[in-house]
Amino acid sequence: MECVYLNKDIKFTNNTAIALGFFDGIHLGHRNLINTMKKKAKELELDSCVVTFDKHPLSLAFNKYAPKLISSNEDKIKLFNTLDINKLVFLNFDEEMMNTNPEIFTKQILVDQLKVKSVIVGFNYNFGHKGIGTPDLLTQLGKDYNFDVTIVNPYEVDQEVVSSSLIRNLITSGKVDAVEKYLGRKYSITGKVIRGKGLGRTYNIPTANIGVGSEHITPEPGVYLTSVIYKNKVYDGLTNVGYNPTFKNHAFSIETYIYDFSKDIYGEELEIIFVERIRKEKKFANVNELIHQIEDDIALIREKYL
Ligand SMILES: Cc1cc2nc3c(=O)[nH]c(=O)nc-3n(C[C@H](O)[C@H](O)[C@H](O)COP(=O)(O)O)c2cc1C
Ligand SMILES: Nc1ncnc2c1ncn2[C@@H]1O[C@H](COP(=O)(O)OP(=O)(O)OP(=O)(O)O)[C@@H](O)[C@H]1O
Repeated sequence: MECVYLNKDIKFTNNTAIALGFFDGIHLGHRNLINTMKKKAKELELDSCVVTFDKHPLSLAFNKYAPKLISSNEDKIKLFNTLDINKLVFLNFDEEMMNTNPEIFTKQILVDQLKVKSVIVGFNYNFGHKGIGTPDLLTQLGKDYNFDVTIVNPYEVDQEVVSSSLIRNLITSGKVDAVEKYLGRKYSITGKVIRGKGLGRTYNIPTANIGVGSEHITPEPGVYLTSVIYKNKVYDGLTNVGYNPTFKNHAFSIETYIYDFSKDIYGEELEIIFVERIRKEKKFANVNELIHQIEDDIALIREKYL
């Protein structure tokens, strides 16, 4: 797969079939749409292509309404790489893009630069200035500019339309065990191990804290059963997400006790896969009570699951 950050000088040589959207998470609805696009590409002998933005459109004009994201651009590149498509195109979402009307977007970017012959979008796709472009308008523009348009019906699981927002709501309400049936995999966060306060080590419960960008979604504070991927090996983990309320003014952290593991991994990359929430985060009267609770959590999980 070729990854293209589009600028005005780039013009494709091959004709393309294009799936359009933001694709946060690359959930089962997205995968279904991308399969439709790949079939079209094959049938019409076109390059298969996903076109998305480098940042969420709301982050430019209405940052406070912009959602925290399930996948970073890096995650997206990794995931699309497994889907056997020819090209992933990131459009730079800037002021100019935000103010481009749907017809100009279609003509200048899709037709002239990306040489589109087939566009595939979902039933609820919006595009162009203030999102005024609809699938019906795209169909009309397709007649004017000679490309076909496929509008994909809502993809549902258990009578629920799969969407990035639905999955984000499950994550932020701690229901991580319900994510997989919509996302097609468990929810995970990848980050580098950073230094915490080092308190865990002093009472013999070492934990790996991972650093996560502020634009990334995180689960509701609590203690989670997790799987930890370190250097392609899977370990069991118990992860605390939150503000460690037993301590005053503790910063938000994601820290994991890794079972049967004792390496120094500061600076190294971990993927934390969230399996299920075990309990909410609690404020304890003193550190001793906290330590007892964490020791009980660790023992209970070993007994019940490992
Ligand atoms: C399994 C587990 C459960 C935890 N539960 C809580 C909790 O309920 N309340 C709390 O204040 N801190 C909780 N913590 C966080 C501890 O306060 C934290 O490990 C300790 O402050 C060390 O922090 P540090 O990484 O900044 O050194 C938990 C940690 C782990 C590993
Ligand atoms: N369940 C679905 N069924 C069919 N098409 C979908 C589905 N979910 C998304 N799409 C389509 O996939 C493309 C990318 O989706 P996009 O990320 O923009 O929407 P989304 O998953 O509904 O996210 P959000 O919940 O943030 O609106 C769009 O063309 C969209 O219409």
